[in-house]
Amino acid sequence: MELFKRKEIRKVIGLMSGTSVDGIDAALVEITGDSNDGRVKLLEFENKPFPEEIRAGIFDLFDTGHATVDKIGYMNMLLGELYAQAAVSVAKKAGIGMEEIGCIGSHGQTIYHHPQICGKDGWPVRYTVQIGEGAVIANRTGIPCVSDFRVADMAAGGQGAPLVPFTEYLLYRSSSKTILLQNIGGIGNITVLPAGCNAGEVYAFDTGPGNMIIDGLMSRFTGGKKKMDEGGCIAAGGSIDASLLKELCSHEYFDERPPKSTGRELFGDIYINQLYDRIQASDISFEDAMATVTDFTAWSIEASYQRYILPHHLADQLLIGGGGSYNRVLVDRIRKRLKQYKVEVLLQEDLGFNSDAKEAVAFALLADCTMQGRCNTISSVTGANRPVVMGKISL
Ligand SMILES: Nc1ncnc2c1ncn2[C@@H]1O[C@H](COP(=O)(O)OP(=O)(O)OP(=O)(O)O)[C@@H](O)[C@H]1O
Ligand SMILES: CC(=O)N[C@H]1[C@@H]2OC[C@@H](O2)[C@@H](O)[C@@H]1O[C@H](C)C(=O)O
Repeated sequence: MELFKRKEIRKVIGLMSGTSVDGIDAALVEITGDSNDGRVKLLEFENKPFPEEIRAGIFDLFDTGHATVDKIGYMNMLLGELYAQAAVSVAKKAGIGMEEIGCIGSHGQTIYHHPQICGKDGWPVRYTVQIGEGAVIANRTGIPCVSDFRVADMAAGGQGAPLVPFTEYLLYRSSSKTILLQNIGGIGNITVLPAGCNAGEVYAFDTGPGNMIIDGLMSRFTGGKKKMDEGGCIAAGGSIDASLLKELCSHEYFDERPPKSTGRELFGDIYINQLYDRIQASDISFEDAMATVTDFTAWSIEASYQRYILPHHLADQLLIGGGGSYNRVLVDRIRKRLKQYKVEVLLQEDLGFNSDAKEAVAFALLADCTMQGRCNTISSVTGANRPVVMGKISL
């Protein structure tokens, strides 16, 4: 099925705002030839931080007690406006007119993700909610917009996440090396590209919290003044509290086998508030707490490798992307923990890629597939019963 006639060279904009709610990433890419052969060039990238009141409004929607229908409806349209502005702005920065853009792929903002089958009222369903209205983006920019990707995979029995591995398979696979791609955003997720793999051999899953707990504790300890541990500076001044670390590592999510995905529902405010109370009650210092939760993220990556990957594949390289790659202490802890397995740890930048742009580039590529009516999922990754064409097109 071909929905739109494919031009040989297409300029596409990808938009992403992730679980850390730091802002909107916009990537303008040029795709040449078949979207399945991976010729993608990043022309421009821009990050637009969310205005503080909008960030707070999004956080409000993570709390199911506060997320009323009127607030969700309002934020859906408002985010559509902000995404449209981000698309226009990245094209302007690149010096490219909107009329040259073939389509926009917009992930939207996840406000709820429930990948497990839930049997409420006897109906076995999974559900996931991404907002940021595609119709608004298409209307303001005059460009077709593909949005709301995840539900199509869920409709086919999948987790609706992670979706980026499809594009990682296209862009990073190697005939001689087994490569692991570790994204450290709010949540951490890993993709395994075995040497010489075909698409059906790729697997991926969420490793657990990425920066979510680091950011959450920073915010609690500083009364909201600091939203992240920049460069890992606070963690660098502390020591790991072994007993707290052991408790954190006992969370049942880490015992679940892939395919699996997670989000703020497990590691969001409720979790962070309980953890903060526990830290305060046991007199663990700010610095030691930060060192411990930073190592916890590194541990979750090591445990994911040791439990679910190593039995099947010996990895040659782990490539780290996402905002967590700027936390030097975190990267250092991951390097130390993976040394025993002889896995080379590199950053996206070491290979000439942009750590921040990766997910936005992925949604440009996914949208390009949608516009051609091509399947853009790997069902072995999400656990779906078949690959599907994800995304809804607003013309
Ligand atoms: N200079 C820095 N030092 C330390 N941490 C940083 C730095 N820059 C970004 N980060 C961390 O990265 C986070 C943002 O990462 P990213 O944009 O990859 O997440 P996301 O895309 O929102 O999340 P996800 O991939 O889970 O959807 C910030 O919230 C912060 O914790
Ligand atoms: C439901 C949801 O938004 N999940 C995100 C989140 O952030 C990281 C991880 O958890 C991953 O599963 C996913 O995002 C990326 C873009 C993905 O689907 O590959």
